[in-house]
Amino acid sequence: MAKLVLVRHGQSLWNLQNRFTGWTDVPLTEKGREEAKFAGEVLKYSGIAFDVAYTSVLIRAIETLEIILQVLDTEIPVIRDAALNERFYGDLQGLNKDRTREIYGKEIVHLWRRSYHIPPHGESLEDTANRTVPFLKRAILQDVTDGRNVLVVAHGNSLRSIVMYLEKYSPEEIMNVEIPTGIPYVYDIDRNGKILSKRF
Ligand SMILES: O=C(O)[C@H](O)COP(=O)(O)O
Repeated sequence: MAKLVLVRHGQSLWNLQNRFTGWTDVPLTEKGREEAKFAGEVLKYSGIAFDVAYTSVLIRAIETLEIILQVLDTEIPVIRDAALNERFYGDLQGLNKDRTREIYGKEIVHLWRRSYHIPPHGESLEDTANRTVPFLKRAILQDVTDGRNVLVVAHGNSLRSIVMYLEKYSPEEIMNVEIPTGIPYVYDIDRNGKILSKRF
């Protein structure tokens, strides 16, 4: 059995400003760095010894992972891959989320943000899953089923697509899943890839 731990990056500048971010490469805020430290402390307390870490190629996730690894005081291989990037939010990137609701209406903006099939002027969650899940299977879960403890630091929607796959959620169920910043999700997974337990 090994552990798969998922962490969403700490608060970014555009999270603070309530703007659609997607692939825009914005840094963490001071609060975001504190959240990353907190995630590191929680993981240190849990005593998990990680063997490898994965993250996206976006600075908010890379920095969050660096802070966690500093707190854990460990040097492990880090694999950065664009497959773990946030969903591409297309024309919405840069727009304020409240302003977008005023312009287009609350219902459609909610569908853009949380539905599985409807693309928000960019990638739908399904499009995002079509790049995250193959990477999850061929790299991350391969490590876990080989017995390695794996830490993944990624993004709200790239992690929603991964959690949807792991938990076998339906498109309806995934609509209600929110991933908070800086809170580790810990899965115990056996050598056949079966989830034995999970805790947040
Ligand atoms: O890209 C973004 O704006 C956020 O990381 C996630 O946004 P959402 O919660 O609006 O999907």
